[in-house]
Formats: sequence, C-alpha cells, structure tokens
Amino acid sequence: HCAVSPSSLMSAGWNRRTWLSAGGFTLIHSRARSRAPSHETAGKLMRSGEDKKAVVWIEGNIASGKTTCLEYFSKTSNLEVLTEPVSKWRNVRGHNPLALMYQDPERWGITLQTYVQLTMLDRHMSPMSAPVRMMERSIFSAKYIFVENLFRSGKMPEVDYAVLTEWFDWITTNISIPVDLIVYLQTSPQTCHERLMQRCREEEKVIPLEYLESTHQLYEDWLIKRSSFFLPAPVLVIPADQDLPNMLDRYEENRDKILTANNL
Ligand SMILES: Nc1ncnc2c1ncn2[C@@H]1O[C@H](COP(=O)(O)OP(=O)(O)O)[C@@H](O)[C@H]1O
Ligand SMILES: Nc1ccn([C@H]2C[C@H](O)[C@@H](COP(=O)(O)O)O2)c(=O)n1
Repeated sequence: HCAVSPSSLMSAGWNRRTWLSAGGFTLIHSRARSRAPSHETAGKLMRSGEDKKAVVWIEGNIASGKTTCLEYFSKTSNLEVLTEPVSKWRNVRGHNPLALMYQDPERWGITLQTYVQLTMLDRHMSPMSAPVRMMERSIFSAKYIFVENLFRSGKMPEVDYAVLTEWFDWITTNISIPVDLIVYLQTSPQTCHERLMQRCREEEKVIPLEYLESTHQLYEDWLIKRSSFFLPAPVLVIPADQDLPNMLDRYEENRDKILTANNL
C-alpha cells in the first residue's frame, strides 16, 4: 500500500467525485430516500447502495438495557448489530477518557466527547454487511444528550461547546447519516441507577441519580416532547422498566416494526 492524499490525486486529474467513489462513497445530487425535509441527503456523502437498507438506532439512558436488547436481536438472521464503542472510550492508546471525564468533566469533557464524535461517525460510516443494521445510540444523541448535559450543567466551558457544535454541524451538513427508525428504551432514572450499580462499571461508580435525571430529561425532550432538537426519524417507544422476560416479550411484539423500518 502506498499513501496517497486527495490533493495529489486531484492534481493527477482526479476530481472529488472519483476520489470519493473509489472509497465506496458517492456525492448525492438528488434525494435518495425519504427523509424529513430538513434532513435532505442532497449534497451529502453517502455510501453507494446503502439507501435500500434499514438502519435502526437503539436509544436510551445510561444502563437502560440497550446492549441487552442488541444482544437479543443479534441472533436474528440478515441483521447486524453495532454496539457503542465503549471499550475505545476506556482505552485510547493507554488513556481512559471516560474515567477522566467522570473525574473532572470541566477539563476532560471535551476530550471524551470529541473522541465519542469520531468513533460514532466511524460506526455510522462503516459498510453495512446485512439488510438491517441495529446500532447502539448515534452521533446525534452524543451531541443532543451528553454534550448538551455537560454544557447545561455548567461542566463544559462555552468555548468547548462551541467547538463541538461546529464539528457536529459540519458533519451532519456534509455527510449523510441514514436512519429509518429510532427505538427509545424509556426507563425511569431510578431503574437506570439500580442497573448501573448492578453492572458496576468502575468509571461509573461516581454517577449520582441526579446525573441520570438530567440525561433522562434531555432524552424525553428530544424523543417524546420533540421540543428540543431535530428528530431524524420516527420514534418507537418501548417502556423498559420491566424485568428481562417481560422485555423480551416487548421485543418480540415489536420485531416486525423494527426489521421493516425502511418501509415505515
Ligand atoms: N430488563 C432488565 N431488567 C433487569 N436488569 C436488566 C434489564 N436489562 C438489562 N439489565 C441489566 O442492567 C445492566 C445494564 O444493562 P445494559 O444492557 O448494559 O444497558 P445499556 O447498554 O443501556 O447501558 C446490565 O447489568 C444488564 O444485565
Ligand atoms: N456521548 C456519550 C455517550 C456515552 N457516554 C457515557 C455514558 C456511560 O457512562 C458510557 C456508556 O453508556 P451506556 O451505553 O452504558 O449507556 O458512556 C458519554 O459520557 N457520552
């Protein structure tokens, strides 16, 4: 392999379109799939052929049961599951930005959230290996829930928030991030707190109930009240305070809606 840069190819007669097509991306000139009018795909980069597949995001508060839900659906044929890249957030070249953020959010919030943004974008842009993709959270909730929470609680300086917002706006303006359905696992903050304690992830031992109440409220404003930020897809709400056997029944009840998300 030899390293080539876009500029060297362009001076050798390639243009932006051929460079992007070689990587499996196409610059979309017309609306490729039905979307809310404010989320046009026109003018954005999109992987070729992926407009026919279904993408479902599983959203919910910390420890609401997203990973457990994905694990359950992972046994389905013709479906791929992408979990959140938490292991990367806990170890980037020997550093643990997740732990640092919980220890000192004012100093390390920007560090973690910049890395979350990069790793989530990488997840969104990875080639699909099945007709249906179920993905844990999104670059949207990273911004609308977690960055927003840090900023509103006074734990993120305005300049850090502004820089993250500029990055987020650039990404969502220039790159198509397809989604057909958002599944919201709706829990009470108390349930999440109990499950968080039970999961016992070292970095999260410092999370108080109030933190989960704030992120819960941001989720409710975004996905239920629809009063805060842009909603890129329809929302399917699954009440998720119930025990595991009941949750599996709820998943079965909703299986068809989820698997045919691109026909909604
Ligand atoms: N319905 C449920 N009832 C009780 N415990 C649950 C349920 N779903 C998940 N858990 C447990 O709660 C913890 C958090 O679940 P997890 O799926 O990791 O949440 P998330 O991925 O949303 O952070 C785990 O220990 C998991 O085994
Ligand atoms: N943008 C984000 C996304 C996640 N986190 C934190 C919250 C949890 O401690 C951990 C993983 O979340 P889970 O999948 O368990 O809900 O990462 C964050 O701080 N910022």
